[in-house]
Amino acid sequence: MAPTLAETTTDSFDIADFVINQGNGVKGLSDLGIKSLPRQYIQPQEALINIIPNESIPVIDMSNWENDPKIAESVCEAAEKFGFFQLVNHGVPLEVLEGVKDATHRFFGLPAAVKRKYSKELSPSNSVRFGTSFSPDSEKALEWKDYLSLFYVSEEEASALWPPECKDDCLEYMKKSEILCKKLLTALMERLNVKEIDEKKESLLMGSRRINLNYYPRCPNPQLTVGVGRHSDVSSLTFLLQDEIGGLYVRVNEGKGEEDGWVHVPPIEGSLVINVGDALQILSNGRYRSVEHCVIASGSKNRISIPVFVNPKPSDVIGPLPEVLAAGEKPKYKNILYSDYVKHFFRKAHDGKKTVEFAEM
Ligand SMILES: CC(C)(COP(=O)(O)OP(=O)(O)OC[C@H]1O[C@@H](n2cnc3c(N)ncnc32)[C@H](O)[C@@H]1OP(=O)(O)O)[C@@H](O)C(=O)NCCC(=O)NCCSC(=O)/C=C/c1ccc(O)cc1
Ligand SMILES: O=C(O)CCC(=O)C(=O)O
Ligand SMILES: [Fe+2]
Repeated sequence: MAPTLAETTTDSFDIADFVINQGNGVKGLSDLGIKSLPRQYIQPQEALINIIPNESIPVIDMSNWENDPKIAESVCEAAEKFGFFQLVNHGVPLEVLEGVKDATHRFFGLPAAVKRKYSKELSPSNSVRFGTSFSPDSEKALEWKDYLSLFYVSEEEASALWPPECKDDCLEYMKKSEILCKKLLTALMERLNVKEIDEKKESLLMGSRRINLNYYPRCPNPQLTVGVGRHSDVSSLTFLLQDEIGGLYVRVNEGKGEEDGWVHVPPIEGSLVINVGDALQILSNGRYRSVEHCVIASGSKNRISIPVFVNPKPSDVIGPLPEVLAAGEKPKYKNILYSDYVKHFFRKAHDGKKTVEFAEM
C-alpha cells in the first residue's frame, strides 16, 4: 500500500525502497504530493549550473534541404560549434511525434506493479528496462527522473518484448526518423571527406539504436536537484523530442574565453533537438563535438522527453576515421570496442565530459 503523506516526512519511510525497488519511481513520490525534496535527491552545490540568458543554440529550417546546400552547411557548422541544434520542417510527420508522446504518458500512467515488470531485476530481456535515476548504485545523489529504455534489436523482438502500451508508436517514430538521420549523417560525413556511406560506415554511424522514454514529474524543489545530471551522450547522433514544458540546458563557451555557462533549449512545437554524441566526436577526431547537457525538472508540471540514440553497433571498434586522418592529422582517440565504451558510461554516475577520457590517446 502507498504510504500516507505523514509517513513520507518521517525517517521510517524508506524512500529508496519505495522509489527503486517497489517500482513507484519519482512519479510515485511526486503523486504523493510531498512538499519538500527528500535528502537523497539533494545534489552537491557543484552540480548546479550558471544559466546564461539571451543566448541559444541554432534553429535550422530544413524545408529547402534538397535545393539549398547552405542548410547542410549550417547543420555541419552547428555540429562543430555547439554540438546541438534544433530542426524544424524536418519531414518526420507531426502525428508520429504526437503518437510517441501520447504513448509515453500511457506507459508512465500504468500502475507501479506493471512498470516494475520491466525493471532490471524482472525484465524478460536486457533490451527492455524501466528504471529511475541514471545509475542509483553509483550516484551520491539521485536524479529526479524515471525512464523506460528500449534497445532495438529487430521488429520481431520489439513486438514480443516491448510494452504493448507504447511499442507501435515507438517503432513508428524510429522508422520515420531514419530518413532524416541518413540525410544528416550523409552531410556530416561529406564535410569529413567521406564520400560514400558504405556498409561498414553505416554500421559505425547507425548500426544500433535505443529509444528512451523519460518522465520528470513535478518536483517540490527543482533548484536543489537535477532531472538528468550533466553528461554528453555516448551515441553518434541523438534525436530528442521534448514536450512544451522546457528544462533542457546545454553548455556553451567552454574554454573559449567568453562566459562559460548553460543555455536553455526552448521547446518549439514540432521541432526535434539534435545533438552530437561521443561516438561521432571520436570518429571525427574531435571535429564534431559532443557537448554537456542537463535537465532541471519543473516545479509545477510533469515533463516528458523522448531521445532516440543512434549508435555504432556494440561489436564495432570505433576510432578516428581514416578519411579524417588522411591529411596527416594526429589521432586524439584510440580504437575501442563500442560496447566497452557504453558499459563504462553506464557504470558510473553522470560526470560531465569525463566518459570520453576512456577513449583518449
Ligand atoms: C553495453 C550495453 C548497453 C548493455 O550490454 P549488456 O550485455 O546487456 O550488458 P549489461 O546488461 O551487463 O549492462 C552493462 C551495464 O550497463 C547498465 N545498463 C544497461 N542498459 C542500461 C540502460 N538502458 N540504462 C542505464 N544503464 C544500463 C547495466 O545495468 C550494467 O550495469 P551494471 O549492472 O552496474 O554492471 C549494450 O546494449 C550496448 O553495447 N549497447 C550499445 C548501444 C547503446 O545502448 N548505446 C548507448 C546509447 S544511450 C546514450 O547515448 C545516452 C544514454 C543516456 C541515458 C540516460 C541518461 O541520463 C543520459 C544518457
Ligand atoms: O530530457 C531531455 O531533454 C534530455 C535527456 C537527455 O539528455 C538524455 O536522455 O540523454
Ligand atoms: Fe543526453
